[in-house]
Amino acid sequence: MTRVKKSPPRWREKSGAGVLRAWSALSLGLEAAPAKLACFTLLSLVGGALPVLVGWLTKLVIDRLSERATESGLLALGLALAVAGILQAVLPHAVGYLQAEIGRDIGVLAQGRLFASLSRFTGLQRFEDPVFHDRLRLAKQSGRTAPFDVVSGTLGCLRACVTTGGFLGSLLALAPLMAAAVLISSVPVLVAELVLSRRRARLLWQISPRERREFFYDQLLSNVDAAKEIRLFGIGGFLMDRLQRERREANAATRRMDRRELTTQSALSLLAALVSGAGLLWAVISAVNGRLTLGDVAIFIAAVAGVQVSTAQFAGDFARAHHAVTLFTHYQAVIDAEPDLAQASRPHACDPLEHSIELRDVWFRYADDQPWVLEGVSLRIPMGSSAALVGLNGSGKSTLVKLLCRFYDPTRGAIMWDGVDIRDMDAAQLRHRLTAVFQDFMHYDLSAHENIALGDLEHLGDTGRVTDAARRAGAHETIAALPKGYDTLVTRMFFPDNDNEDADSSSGVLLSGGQFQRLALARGLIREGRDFLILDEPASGLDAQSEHAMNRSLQEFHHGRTSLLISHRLGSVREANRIFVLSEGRIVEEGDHASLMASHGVYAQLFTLQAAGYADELRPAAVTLDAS
Ligand SMILES: Nc1ncnc2c1ncn2[C@@H]1O[C@H](COP(=O)(O)OP(=O)(O)OP(=O)(O)O)[C@@H](O)[C@H]1O
Repeated sequence: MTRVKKSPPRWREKSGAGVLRAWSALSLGLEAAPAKLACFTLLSLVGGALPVLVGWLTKLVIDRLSERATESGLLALGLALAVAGILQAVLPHAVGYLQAEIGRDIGVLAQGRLFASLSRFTGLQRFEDPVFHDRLRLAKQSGRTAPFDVVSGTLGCLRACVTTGGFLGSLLALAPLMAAAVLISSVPVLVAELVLSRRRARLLWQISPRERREFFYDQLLSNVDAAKEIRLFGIGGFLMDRLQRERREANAATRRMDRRELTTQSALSLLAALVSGAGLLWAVISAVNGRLTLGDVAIFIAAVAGVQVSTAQFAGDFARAHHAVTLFTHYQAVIDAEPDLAQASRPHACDPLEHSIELRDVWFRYADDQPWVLEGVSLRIPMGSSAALVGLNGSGKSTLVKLLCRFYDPTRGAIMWDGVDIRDMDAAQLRHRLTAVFQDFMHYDLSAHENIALGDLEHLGDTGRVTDAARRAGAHETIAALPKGYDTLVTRMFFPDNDNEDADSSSGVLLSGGQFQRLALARGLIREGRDFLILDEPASGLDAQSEHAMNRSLQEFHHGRTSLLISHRLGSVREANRIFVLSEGRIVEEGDHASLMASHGVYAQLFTLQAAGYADELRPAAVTLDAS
């Protein structure tokens, strides 16, 4: 079976890619709101022509007034001027409304595309990559704004071209030299805006690690889970200093950019003012000499100002579109990124397990520059048997679980499902055959029912199934006693019905750590009929009585199922058909409880140590009992 080789993400710019990206951004806009965009285009072009029309109408009115023309002609001109003025006043509001509408439509489409593309990353590696996080943050931002900025920037340029063209024509007729001077003075504006926009986009990318760290401290300082330690250890000030340091550093970088913009733009505005001042002087002298009429002077002044304003607008819009296209790189990069796990070109079906799951000489490290976590692990779990994995902290147990769920692929070696390498299977199909409870389980800010049913969405409304899973996990009594039973929100983060201000906020409750762990277990157990059950420390937060009850319930549930249990509490693994002892990434012992105890190895030492801890406490009690 051939596999498509996974390649590193393409973060670098390719030459000519800008035009393609601009087109992608434009097509996203066209797809999201074609009719609104058509209206927006029309209104933008009318908006571009209006200043020229108003300029000419003003000139005609002034000329007629100075010629003392008939009242009816003047009235028509005045009326036209009034209509153009009204349009000029109203258009920006209509354009603004359309702009917001188009922005909203593009936002929804871009967000959907972005998150759909994230689901192509079936593993976890991308989410642990800081560069990817920066890219994703900018992709979310640019996906929402860039397509519209490209569209509106392009239309802005078009509108500015219409205005500039109209006024330049007027200037050419009156003073060709002045037209050339105004045009030439606008070239540096355009170049400067382009350079600045490129720098602005680069700056955003450069400060993104700082902003990510700032976000981290920000979340930490406002997170209820962190609040206990922050208050107890008095580290709020320390964290706030770090938060502010990141902000100050980011601000320093943006300030440098702002200053550069300030000096460049001020110098260019000065140049524009000098050109228009010289033009004004020439126009006044020409009017005094009788070479220009009063109307000519009026249209001249309007034309010089109009050309300068619209070329500056052109430069600004062009820079905005250019900046948006540059930022859109991040959106496009996330959308186009290769899947993080190798994908078989013709995946092998993941059939129900018939024989065994097997790790063959599996080596794994999280990245090339990281140490090995697993160093040649080989183990076999026959179908229908219960296996257990024990080992010290950091020996690689949870890593092995993540490999079994195919969140990562082994660096070397293979994991076989009935003799088929799981890399040759579709990851989603494989996961459909598994169920798992992770050591770092999730707690969803939803109802108790949903917290369990999320384990098997096909049965979201199946109350009986949810209750059964809760019973097996020992969570039923707790949930049933909640104010609204299974419908109780197990969070204080959201009010019921979200936006309903009158909702009774007291109906959301928080559970204890152990109770949340039972919900997580129920979420894993609701996935009935799966071929392989993985439990990574499912009882770490339970009291002794609950753990005992859960062990018994799980033993019943395990019976005849293929399962892997990881636990530091060796009392709960002793019933497993086969126990594997993992030490520093290697399986150092395996066998059932009795044989491992008889071999007096690592397992026996650990078990004896744990048992002795309890026995020491029990002995005096036993003596006391005997004595009585
Ligand atoms: N996402 C990760 N990126 C890099 N290193 C990791 C990652 N997750 C775990 N590690 C490293 O892998 C090693 C094994 O971790 P793992 O969580 O598999 O151990 P464990 O046996 O489950 O430990 P514990 O008993 O404490 O749960 C550790 O040294 C840890 O630092």
